[in-house]
Amino acid sequence: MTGTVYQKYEPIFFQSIGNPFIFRCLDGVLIDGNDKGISKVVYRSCNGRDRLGPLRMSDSTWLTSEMQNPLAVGQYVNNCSNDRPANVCYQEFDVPAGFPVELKQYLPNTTYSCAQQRPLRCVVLVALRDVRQGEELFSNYYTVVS
Ligand SMILES: C[S@@+](CC[C@H](N)C(=O)[O-])C[C@H]1O[C@@H](n2cnc3c(N)ncnc32)[C@H](O)[C@@H]1O
Repeated sequence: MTGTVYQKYEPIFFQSIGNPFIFRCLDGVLIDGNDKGISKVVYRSCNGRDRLGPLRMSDSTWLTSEMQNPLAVGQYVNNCSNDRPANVCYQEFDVPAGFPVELKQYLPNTTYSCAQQRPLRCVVLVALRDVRQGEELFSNYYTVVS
């Protein structure tokens, strides 16, 4: 999932109103992948905040209408049904400390707060079968992990 990463205690109330793009991780971390409205403003702000010299620490091209970043497709995944079974599932992933800094500009996630240094939470899509070009992506929105 693309978007702004919120710790459990960080304020997301206004961003969450009528927002179907919020992904909840197992530990309660929330990722807001909405590319419109206040969610977009917050993401852009965090994306502009975090830099190392000329390098940005996250990608913001997914907020535009042109798809440029193949790592930013999670927000397009629809919910599966009996007729249209899941062809992808989610895997939560914390970006390791040694991740190359020059590659961070391609990660479509940013942290809401920069006060605490935590690994950046990402959620990657894992194909459950071969997925052809142009095929619609489906996951199970209501996966219960026990
Ligand atoms: C995370 S978005 C998925 C991407 C969305 N379809 C889009 O084009 O931006 C979630 C929203 O997509 C729609 N959606 C998801 N699964 C769907 C399905 N199986 N059939 C119809 N609409 C669906 C619902 O409106 C839902 O609130």
